[in-house]
Amino acid sequence: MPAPAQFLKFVDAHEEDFIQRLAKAVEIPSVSGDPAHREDVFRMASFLESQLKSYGVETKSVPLGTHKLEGKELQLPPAILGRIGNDKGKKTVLIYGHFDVQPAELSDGWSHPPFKLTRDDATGRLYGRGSSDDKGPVLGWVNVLHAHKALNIPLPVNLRFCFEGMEETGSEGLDELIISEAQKGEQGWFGGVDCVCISDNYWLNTRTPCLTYGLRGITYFKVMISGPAKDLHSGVFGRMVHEPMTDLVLLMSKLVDVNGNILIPGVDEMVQSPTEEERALYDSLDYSIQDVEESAGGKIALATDKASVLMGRMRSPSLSLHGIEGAFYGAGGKTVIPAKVSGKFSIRLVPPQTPDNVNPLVVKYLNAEFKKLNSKNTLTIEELHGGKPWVEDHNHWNYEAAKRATLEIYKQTPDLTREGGSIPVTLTFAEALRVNVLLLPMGRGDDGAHSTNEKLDKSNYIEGTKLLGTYLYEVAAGQ
Ligand SMILES: C[C@H](N)C(=O)N[C@@H](Cc1c[nH]cn1)C(=O)O
Ligand SMILES: [Zn+2]
Ligand SMILES: [Zn+2]
Repeated sequence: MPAPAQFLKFVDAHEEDFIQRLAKAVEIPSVSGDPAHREDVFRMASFLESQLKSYGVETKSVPLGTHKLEGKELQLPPAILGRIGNDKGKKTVLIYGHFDVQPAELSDGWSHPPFKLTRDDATGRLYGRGSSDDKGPVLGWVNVLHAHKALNIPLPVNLRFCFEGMEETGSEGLDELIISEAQKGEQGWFGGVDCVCISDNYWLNTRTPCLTYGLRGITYFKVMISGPAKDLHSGVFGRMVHEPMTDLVLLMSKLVDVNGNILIPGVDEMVQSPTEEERALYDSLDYSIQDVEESAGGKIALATDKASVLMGRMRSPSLSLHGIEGAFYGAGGKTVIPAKVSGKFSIRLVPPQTPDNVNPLVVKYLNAEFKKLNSKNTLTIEELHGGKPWVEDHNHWNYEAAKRATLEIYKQTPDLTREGGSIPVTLTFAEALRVNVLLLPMGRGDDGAHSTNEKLDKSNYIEGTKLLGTYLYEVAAGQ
């Protein structure tokens, strides 16, 4: 059942309103990983809740307790639950999304202030942190509600919402809420849910919409090396003492090689090699080495054939080094020996890997390699956060509905992809509610999520809003 023409027309006619809505959201710097922005994450929760309420959604702001971040005890942002429609004759769809964002500073290399939506009318791009990940898609659902309320047409399905403000920092507290709501059955906020839809990833390229049936998990580590009681003068102490930064760089260099092979014994080995049949699946996707190099902004692909490059992201684990806290990074040439430095790295996980079976291998290896350095400094290992990988059955009516919706809006058959990123609670929804979960992305592969100059193309925002609405009509139409 295609969406009514008046809905599609309304979306086109109200693109300015929808862009203004996105502009308001981008202006709230809801960075979950920075204690200084915690109030902003709360502000963003209130903004979203009021938007939902104004279109007739019954909402509940659920406190999730406290947690420790950067040594500070902080209140976790609330989860925003919502429901609209309770017609037993209709299917019930649960929508998940997140309203927190990754950090962003103009000094990172942004061309425009990251927390101001900047339009480039020549290219149709809407720049700003969170435009694609994940404020644009979340507001896409709000736009669908707005259109139905304004047109006074009933939604084709009952909707339930679960929006969180900690996705970029490990989704703390949300698993427990989902499990406890699921246990309440019909009485809970997720009672009667038939399927889940998440719009929080990206097309593989810039031209072909996709449906996503897998996500990598993640395990995130902070390794701290300390020794001196304070920063030291390298002219005074150089070659007299063990230097924490030297130890850390040596240790981090033992984690991964230049070709992306993970050097921690047992980690890569946990994953089965692909069959020829599986390789062919990756070969059939609309992708090229040029796509990865264009979206990365450099000719740096690890392989020359597209199947290998795609498998690197979709069905292999990867280890990335993210940063060193405590190191000197300012302008000029400060001759300092930093007293305490912390290296941050994460491993993206694929089945059968989980933080539980990978973390002991990482800790054992780090300790053994540090011992080999014979340093008198001290190593401390912290596991910051983690999430399991997820793979879904894409031969399901939920995916069929999304496929028909994509054909209607984009006149294209969507690619079927596995995403290299992680959304920790996806598997929790699948296991706790025992229903099919679909990832239906709005943005393109070159949106630059987590990067500088993150953007969402206006056409993806507007056609994406139509896609989300049309998907609901196709779910209602059934198999
Ligand atoms: C795919 C999703 N939009 C996303 O960006 N997820 C993050 C989740 C995360 C985990 N640790 C920190 N953030 C990601 O994959 O990095
Ligand atoms: Zn996201
Ligand atoms: Zn993200």
